[in-house]
Amino acid sequence: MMSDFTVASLAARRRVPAVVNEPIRSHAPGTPERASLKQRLASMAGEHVDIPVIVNGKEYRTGDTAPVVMPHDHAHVLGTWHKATPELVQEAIAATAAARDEWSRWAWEDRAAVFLRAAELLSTTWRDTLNAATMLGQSKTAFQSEIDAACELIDFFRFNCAYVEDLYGEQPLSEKGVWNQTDYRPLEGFVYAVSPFNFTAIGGNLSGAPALVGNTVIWKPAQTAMLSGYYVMKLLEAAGLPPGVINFVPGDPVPISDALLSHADLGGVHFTGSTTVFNSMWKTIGSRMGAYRSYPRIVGETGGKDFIMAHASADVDALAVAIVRGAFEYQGQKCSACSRVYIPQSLWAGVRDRMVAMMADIGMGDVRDFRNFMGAVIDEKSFTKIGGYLDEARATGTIISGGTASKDVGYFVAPTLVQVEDPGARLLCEEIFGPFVTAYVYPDDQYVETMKVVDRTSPYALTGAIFADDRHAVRLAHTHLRNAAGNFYINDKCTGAVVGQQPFGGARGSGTNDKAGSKLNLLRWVSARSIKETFSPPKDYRYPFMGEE
Ligand SMILES: NC(=O)c1ccc[n+]([C@@H]2O[C@H](COP(=O)([O-])OP(=O)(O)OC[C@H]3O[C@@H](n4cnc5c(N)ncnc54)[C@H](O)[C@@H]3O)[C@@H](O)[C@H]2O)c1
Ligand SMILES: N[C@@H](CCC=O)C(=O)O
Repeated sequence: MMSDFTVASLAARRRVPAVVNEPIRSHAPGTPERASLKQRLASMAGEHVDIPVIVNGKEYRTGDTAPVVMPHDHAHVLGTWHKATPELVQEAIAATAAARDEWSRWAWEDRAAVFLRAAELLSTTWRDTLNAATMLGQSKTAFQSEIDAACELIDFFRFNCAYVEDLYGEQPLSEKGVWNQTDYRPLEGFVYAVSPFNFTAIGGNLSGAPALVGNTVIWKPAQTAMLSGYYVMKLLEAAGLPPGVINFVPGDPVPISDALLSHADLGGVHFTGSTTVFNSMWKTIGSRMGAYRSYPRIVGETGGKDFIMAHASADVDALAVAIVRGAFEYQGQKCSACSRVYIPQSLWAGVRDRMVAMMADIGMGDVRDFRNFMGAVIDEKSFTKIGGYLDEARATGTIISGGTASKDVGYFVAPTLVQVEDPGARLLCEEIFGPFVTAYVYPDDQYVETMKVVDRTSPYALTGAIFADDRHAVRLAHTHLRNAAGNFYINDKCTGAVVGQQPFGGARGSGTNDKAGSKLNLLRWVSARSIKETFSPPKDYRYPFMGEE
C-alpha cells in the first residue's frame, strides 16, 4: 500500500556512515588481490555473456545484437549485447513513470542504503568482476581499472549519500510561530543518462546520482563499454534497487535519443561524452521547447584539450613523469588526458630526453600481462581517427617518439610525442583522445604571453596543470589560467581527480561544470519546494497600522 504523503527528503536525522575514499589495491606481485583478479580475468575471458535490455527489472533479448570484443585482441568475443527496440524504449519510459511514486516516497535512508550496499558489494565480492570486465572490455590495465571501476564507483556511491544528507539538511530560517521547510523533490519526469566508454564509474554515477534523490532513470550505456555497464546494473540489482528505478537500455543512440528527447516527461539529461554529441542533444531539446512538462535539466560533462605548462623553475624529472602518466595512461582516453604541453626553451632538451627514455620503456599490449603500462584504444573508429592525427603530425610537426600504429591483433597506437612550431597548430587545439601529446617550446621570457596563448588556443576548459617551483610563477598562473580549466593542478599531472577531493568538471566547450561526485551535481536532480506552516494564523484581516489615531 502506498504510504501517506511525507516530506521524506526532510527526514535527514540519521548520519550515513562516515565516508572515506576507497583504498586503492596495488595488485603488486605476490598480493592476494593480484591472484584473485587474474583468476577472474581467466574465467571471464572464457565466458560468453548475453547482455539483455533491462526494463522494469525484466531482461529482454531482442535478437538484434552486436558483439563485445577485447580492444587489445579484437578477435576475442566476450559476449553479445541486445539492442533495444522502439517498443522497449517506450516501455522504459512507462517503467520510470510507474516506479517514480513509490521510489520517491521511500525514506531517503532506504534509497541511500541501496547505494551504500552496492558500494560494499563492489568493495568486496564484486570487485574482481567489475575490474575484469573493465580490463577486458575497455582495455584498462589493472591499475587503471582499479581506480575507475572499483574505487571511483565506490566513492561516487558512498560520497553521494553523504552529500544528499547535507543537502536535505539545508533548511531555511523559521521565525517565531512559523515553521519553514525545504522539500527537495525529485524532478517530475524521467532522467535520461547517457554514458561514455572510457569510465565504468561514470555510467554508475550518471544513472545513480539522480536515482539516489528519488528520480527514475533510463540509462543508455556506451556501445563499447557494454560488459562493465551490464555488471554495474546487475550490481545495483543485487544491492536491492527496485525494478524500474534504473532501466538499462543499450542500443543505437540516435533513435533512442530521438524518442526520449521528444517525450513530454523528459525531466533531465545526465550526459558525459563528446562535445559534439552533447551539443546535438541540447539543440534537439531546444527545438522541442514547449513540448515538455517542465524545463529539462541539462547536465553534460564533455571533451577536453588538457594542458601541462611549465615555468623555467619547474622540476624536470617530476614534469616529465607527469606528462608521460597524464598523456599515456589508459592510452590517453581520459577527458582529462594531457594533450598539449608548453615547455620553456631552457628545459626542453631535459624534458624531451627523459620522456623519450620513459616512452621507449613503456610496455603496450594485452592488459592481462601486468607488465604492460598501456593497452589498446577502444575500437577501429577511434584507431582510424587517431591515425588521421598521426598523418597531420607528419605533415605539420616533428614526431619525436612514437607515431606508429597497428590493428592486426588489437587497436594499438604507440605513445606519441610531437613538437610543433605554430602555437595555433590544429594538434594543439583539437581533442585527439589517444596516446598523443603535442609540445610547443616557448622562449623563457615569454611566460605570461604563453599562458595567454594556452588560455585561448582551444575551445575547451577541462583540466590543466602548472609546474613551477617559483611561487610568483604559480600566482601568475592562477591569474592567467583561471578560466582555462575547471580542474587545475600545481606540480601534478592533470588526470586522476578523486571523488570528494577534486570534484570534477570544466566549462567552455567542456560542459556545464556541475562537478560529478559533488553536492553541486545532486542539486541539479532536485526541484526544491518551499513550505511555510503558520501555527497560529491571524483571525483579523486588518493590520495594526490601520488603527484609529
Ligand atoms: N568531461 C568529462 O567528465 C568526461 C568524462 C569522460 C569522457 N568525456 C568525453 O567523452 C568522450 C569520449 O567518450 P565517447 O567516445 O563514449 O563519447 P561519445 O560522445 O561518442 O558517446 C557518449 C555517449 O553518447 C552516445 N551517443 C553517441 N551519439 C549520440 C547521439 N547522436 N545522440 C545521443 N547519444 C549519442 C554514445 O552512444 C555514448 O553512450 C571524449 O570527448 C571525452 O572527453 C568527458
Ligand atoms: N576522473 C577522471 C576523468 C574522467 C574523464 O574521462 C580524471 O580526473 O582523470
